[in-house]
Amino acid sequence: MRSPLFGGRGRSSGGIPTNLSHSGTSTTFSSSASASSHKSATTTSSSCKNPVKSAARSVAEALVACFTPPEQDKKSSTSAFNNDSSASSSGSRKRRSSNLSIYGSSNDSTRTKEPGSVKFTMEEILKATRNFSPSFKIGQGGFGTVYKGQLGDGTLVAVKRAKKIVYDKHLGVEFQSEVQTLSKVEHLNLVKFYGFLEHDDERILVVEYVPNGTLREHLDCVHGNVLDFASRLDIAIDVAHAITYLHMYTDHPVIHRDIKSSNILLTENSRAKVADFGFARLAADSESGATHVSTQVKGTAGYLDPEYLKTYQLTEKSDVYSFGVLLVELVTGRRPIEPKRELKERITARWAVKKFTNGDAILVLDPRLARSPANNFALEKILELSLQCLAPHRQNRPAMKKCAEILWSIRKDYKELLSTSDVI
Ligand SMILES: Nc1ncnc2c1ncn2[C@@H]1O[C@H](COP(=O)(O)OP(=O)(O)OP(=O)(O)O)[C@@H](O)[C@H]1O
Repeated sequence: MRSPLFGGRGRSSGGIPTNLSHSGTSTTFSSSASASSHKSATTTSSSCKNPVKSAARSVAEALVACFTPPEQDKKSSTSAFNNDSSASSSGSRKRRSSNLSIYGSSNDSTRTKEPGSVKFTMEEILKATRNFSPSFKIGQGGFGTVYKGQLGDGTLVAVKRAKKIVYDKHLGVEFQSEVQTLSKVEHLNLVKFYGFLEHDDERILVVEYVPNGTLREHLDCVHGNVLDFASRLDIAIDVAHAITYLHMYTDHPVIHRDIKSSNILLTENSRAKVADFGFARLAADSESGATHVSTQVKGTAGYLDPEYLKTYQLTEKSDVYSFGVLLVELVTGRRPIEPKRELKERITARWAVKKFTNGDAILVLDPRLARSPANNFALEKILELSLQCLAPHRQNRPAMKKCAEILWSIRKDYKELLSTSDVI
């Protein structure tokens, strides 16, 4: 069903570049270069039904079950594991801050430096991660290794330990950037910052642990179940809210610079939290007259704003572009670049927008999702919005706040359609 409000047919597919690779040393390729070809599902069932992945999931679940730090107080460990991170957030943060003040009173290096920014001691970090035990390792990224940990007060955290090479090459500035940025933001849909450690060669960030994996993992069905359309819409809204918050942060707007599905972490209730401010930079202060920040190109191939690539001028609209790529990813389930597909389908956003403008949006819907009136409606509306976000010139892209409003309205209409339809 095509919405009468839609009017997308016959539009130009815009300036989505056919070659999004970038040879700059600072561009990361994590999503694309490692992308295996997307495996189309032939079922609309809510289960991924992939025996290999189911086995992997069982192993992962067994590992998680073994993961509770053995020497912690059982009660606090259990409640921490069972709590949804969003539910426990503010109370736990307050407790954490007050505990840190207590720790800080005994040692200058642990004293709270400024609101929201807390220094940890190496002792605390080692205790939380059991000396960086390999069994506590939960991930590896461009920044370094990520460990799950538990603080003295029971708070579960992700401990991000910078690679030495990262520190040598970039991290002097990068680390300060991440710390400064993280310490100033607090939003339900942003991963919370608990503190940091700078000690000799070590650069460590301690952030909120978000228990349910990345959005990319969910789109790949790594966790077993297919993410339904309603959840994808909720996630898009959560992310739009998080970025709106960053962009509209009154004193110093923040540009995330690396919005992508592997930087979106999900809570147990499938609510999204945007992570990884390693590349974030404070945006230009509009009062100073500057309109952009001119800087080294950073980001992830497939999500990069072509205008930023051309001019090196970074604005909030670069995040809007990446968000447009993310929207396409959410509705198609595909990665932004799929090198193993035939040429015209390799750049997912380009392929999806072309199908949409030709009136064939339905052909790009993630085959794991049902073709219902509500899903078809929301698919078209989301593709229409992503087309705007992907406009080649930034002045033609909507502000992130506008994106959030449009998505709210899509969700409202989607729910109304759902209530008049049996098929989800
Ligand atoms: N706060 C967190 N809570 C739970 N898991 C996390 C958290 N932060 C990171 N992880 C896990 O660690 C992995 C690596 O995260 P990291 O942010 O270092 O790199 P990345 O975003 O995957 O890659 P890149 O460096 O290219 O951005 C994530 O994919 C995720 O599985």
